[in-house]
Amino acid sequence: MSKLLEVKNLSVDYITLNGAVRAVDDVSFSIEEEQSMGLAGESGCGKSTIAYSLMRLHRPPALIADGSIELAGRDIIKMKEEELRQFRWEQISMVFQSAMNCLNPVVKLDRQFYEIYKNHGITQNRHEARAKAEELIEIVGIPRDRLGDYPHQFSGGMRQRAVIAMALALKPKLLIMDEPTTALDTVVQREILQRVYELKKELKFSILFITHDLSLMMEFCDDVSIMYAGKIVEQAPSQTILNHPQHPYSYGLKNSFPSLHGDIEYMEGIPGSPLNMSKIPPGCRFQDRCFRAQDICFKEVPPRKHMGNDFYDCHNPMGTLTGSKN
Ligand SMILES: Nc1ncnc2c1ncn2[C@@H]1O[C@H](COP(=O)(O)OP(=O)(O)OP(=O)(O)O)[C@@H](O)[C@H]1O
Repeated sequence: MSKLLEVKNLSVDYITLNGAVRAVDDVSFSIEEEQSMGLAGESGCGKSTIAYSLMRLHRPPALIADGSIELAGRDIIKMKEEELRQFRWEQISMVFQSAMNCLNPVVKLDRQFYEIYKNHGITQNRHEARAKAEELIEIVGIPRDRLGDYPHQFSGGMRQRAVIAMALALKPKLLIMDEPTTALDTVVQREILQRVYELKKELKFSILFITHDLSLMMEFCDDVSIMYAGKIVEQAPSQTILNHPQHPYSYGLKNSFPSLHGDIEYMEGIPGSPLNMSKIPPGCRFQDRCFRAQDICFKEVPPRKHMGNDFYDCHNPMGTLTGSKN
């Protein structure tokens, strides 16, 4: 398999009245063709900022300060707006947080699909567009005969399925899902994600799945990147993060969620609150909340330790202490 997405040294600032706040700081990662990667971390760590930057949908006060984002060998940051309009949705598409509110409530679903196909030069023929849309909505679990309905006639789960079908309408190579199912109950959440992953196999696209729910992520993703305060602090296959996380933050995050088998006795949570991004201390960003912090953690930025494609940034990693709660 070859690399589909390669993000190198991406930094994104928010320009505020008090100066620039670096919300994403020198982040690098890649996603292979047909692979799914999860991006996890507490609220405010920069996950959505990365997602919007990948689509180049970030708006002021956000500013990409540095780095490159290559999808299928083309740098998204350098693209002209017109080129980008084609590229977006055809090559890379996104299901946003609370996406089900993105549907136009007063336009029937078939019309919304028709606009997508028309605007991207796929077809101007309404029958052809309808046939394509029928096939897609059926794949995500909406009966064909609901295509003529208005979105307000759908349940939350159906609206979310419709939005996912739209994101896949132009057969993109990469689907970004930013907390795609958070507003739905757990059973519907899993059902929809299972469908998306079946589709991924059928249509052969890659997924970047963003959530703060690590147990859901580990169930669905091949690899996981853990973000803390604008940085990726650990990256490894899901099973490694589940059984042997090295960064104490990954360990804490993992133990903040019930296990896949619903065993809640080891749930611990992480003390303290996320870092104020305008007050980054010297040394490790996780120092104040870390139960393994040593003197050096307050003085020196932790070096990156690589193990093949995996890495973590920590002075005093978990080593073999972690065990598995599963
Ligand atoms: N418009 C803005 N102006 C200034 N700072 C912002 C703005 N939007 C986001 N930020 C800051 O950027 C940082 C990253 O935010 P982002 O929304 O990317 O995090 P997130 O991990 O996606 O959080 P969540 O899970 O809550 O969506 C946060 O510290 C946030 O306060």
